[in-house]
Amino acid sequence: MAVQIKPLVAGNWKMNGLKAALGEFSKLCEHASADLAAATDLMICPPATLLGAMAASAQETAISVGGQDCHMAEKGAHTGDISAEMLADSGAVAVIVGHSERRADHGETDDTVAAKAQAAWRAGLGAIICVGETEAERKAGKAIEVVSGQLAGSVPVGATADNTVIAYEPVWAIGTGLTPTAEDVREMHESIRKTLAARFKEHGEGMRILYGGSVKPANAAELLAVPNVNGALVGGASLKADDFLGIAAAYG
Ligand SMILES: O=C[C@H](O)COP(=O)(O)O
Repeated sequence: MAVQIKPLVAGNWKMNGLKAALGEFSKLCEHASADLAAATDLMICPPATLLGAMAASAQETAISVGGQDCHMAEKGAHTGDISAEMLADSGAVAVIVGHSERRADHGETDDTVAAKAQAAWRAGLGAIICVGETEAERKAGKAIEVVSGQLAGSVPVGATADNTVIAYEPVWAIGTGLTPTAEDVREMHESIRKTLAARFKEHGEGMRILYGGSVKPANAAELLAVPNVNGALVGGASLKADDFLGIAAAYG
């Protein structure tokens, strides 16, 4: 029998949002119905500057908040960095690690990402571990090989269905309006599931695998209906409450 997995629709605000954006977030909290929350978990990962305020305003609502990155150390001389413990202290329940923008902009390797995932667990946070191929890698027919390698290197021993979410984000689909075909998504998510199940057994069977990359209300139903797609990691469309809820409505 197939494992029942509650989906997660998570919004990554990236480096967007001043205090004025708290109004849009409150609107989201207000409109996220109990029915929707029963069908899918809902999370927003804002810039760290808004995390505490958003966590406070999300209390008693269906929305949880997460961080976008963390340092692997608990504390210390790391100017400008934020530890997983600090995110937890601000009200986060999870943190994204290994987003392709971190891998590209900050030279993060699979080892770095794995250490950050372990830091997330140490602080009691879930780790949303991102993987995904570039356009050149897909064109070279290497997408599955690349993603399998990232999974092997970025997902540490100890990953469970409760402490880890995998987000598959083809780099070429992020912020471009381009998406893979449903068949390409199906093939990749099936490969990720098999890899996770082989390594983590029942935890791999139950781990959520999100799709990310140009998810919008208009394409959410098709993408989220693909087998082994257990939710979405949404960038641009998560900045507007109506769009984010429109995507989550694929499960409502
Ligand atoms: O983390 C989210 C992704 O990078 C997707 O961004 P996007 O929905 O703007 O394409």
